[in-house]
Amino acid sequence: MTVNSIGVIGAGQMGNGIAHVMALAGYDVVLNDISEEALTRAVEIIQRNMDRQVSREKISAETRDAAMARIATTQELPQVAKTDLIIEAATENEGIKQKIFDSLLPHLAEHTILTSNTSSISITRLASRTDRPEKFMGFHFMNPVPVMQLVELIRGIATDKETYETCLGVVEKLGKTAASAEDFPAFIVNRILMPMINEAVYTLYEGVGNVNSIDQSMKLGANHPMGPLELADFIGLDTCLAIMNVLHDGLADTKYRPCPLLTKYVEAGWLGRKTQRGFYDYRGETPVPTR
Ligand SMILES: CC(=O)CC(=O)SCCNC(=O)CCNC(=O)[C@H](O)C(C)(C)COP(=O)(O)OP(=O)(O)OC[C@H]1O[C@@H](n2cnc3c(N)ncnc32)[C@H](O)[C@@H]1OP(=O)(O)O
Ligand SMILES: NC(=O)C1=CN([C@@H]2O[C@H](COP(=O)(O)OP(=O)(O)OC[C@H]3O[C@@H](n4cnc5c(N)ncnc54)[C@H](OP(=O)(O)O)[C@@H]3O)[C@@H](O)[C@H]2O)C=CC1
Repeated sequence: MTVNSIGVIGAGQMGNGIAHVMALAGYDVVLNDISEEALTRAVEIIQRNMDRQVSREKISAETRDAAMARIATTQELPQVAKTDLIIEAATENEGIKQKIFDSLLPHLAEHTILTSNTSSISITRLASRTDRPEKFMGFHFMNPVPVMQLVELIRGIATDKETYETCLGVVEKLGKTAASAEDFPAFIVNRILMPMINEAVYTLYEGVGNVNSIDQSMKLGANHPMGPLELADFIGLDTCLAIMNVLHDGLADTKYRPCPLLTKYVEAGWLGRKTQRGFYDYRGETPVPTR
């Protein structure tokens, strides 16, 4: 199937990155969010990130302008429904995602492929509640989307070959690399990454190290580009906790229990960079550890 237009639902950090790379690859993009403010902010961020790409001579000013012109925004879900491929990138909460798919269904074009950028939730379960489980799959980008090379492609039990091949073709057009993952909780990247982040929070909780020493240890001692607590703040602590809960519930193994300190940060609304406070406080000029 030929894909010309992409619908992106949720204009947070992932949604704006997905819209960015899709528009640069030549797709017409319809970006949706419930919040007008989120849409305005997303377009500003995309513009800023493309401006930086122009200033570093990664793309030309003409390419940027053409890509920006291909991005439309809307708060109306039915306007997304006629695109060829929809990528749902709203908050990591099954109830929210479920409601979005329920609202989309009556308006969908027959040929439209539905996908979710979920970090962890069962693709088979999300698909089973739609009218097209064979045209449904996981399309999982990594953060920051314009920079990270990988996209995990996850087939639900019913996903057909054409849907998979169409999504693979889109990944290739983006110049990214696809990894195929089976549909089990948190797939590949987060099955491995998130327990490490959770363990870093336990290390902090138990006083084995403080925020600085834990992050420095993993940056300088294991050559990770970001320390695990810095990375958790970057991903969003609400998202990290949601993924740990999916692993814990889905695999029924206590080794995945979320650290109580992670829960406490989320309960405080300290979600990381997006709320300006998490394991670091970002409100000043340089990030300051909160423990
Ligand atoms: C939770 C999930 O479901 C799955 C996930 O996504 S897990 C998270 C996966 N992501 C990671 O692990 C990221 C780990 N961190 C890194 O790789 C790096 O720190 C980083 C790429 C984010 C930044 O790299 P850096 O060298 O420290 O910074 P910097 O030199 O400023 O940036 C490198 C490039 O990325 C670009 N960049 C950085 N952050 C960006 C952002 N948020 N959006 C767009 N571009 C960005 C910069 O413009 C720069 O581009 P050029 O090469 O053209 O100059
Ligand atoms: N953060 C990461 O590193 C990664 C995240 N993901 C996944 O991507 C998805 C989005 O994550 P991320 O971008 O970080 O989250 P954010 O919190 O940055 O953004 C989520 C956006 O979705 C919006 N939203 C909530 N409900 C709806 C709805 N009903 N309709 C439309 N938009 C809605 C939110 O609006 P409001 O703020 O008003 O609630 C917000 O703007 C999640 O499934 C996450 O697991 C995947 C890979 C990496």
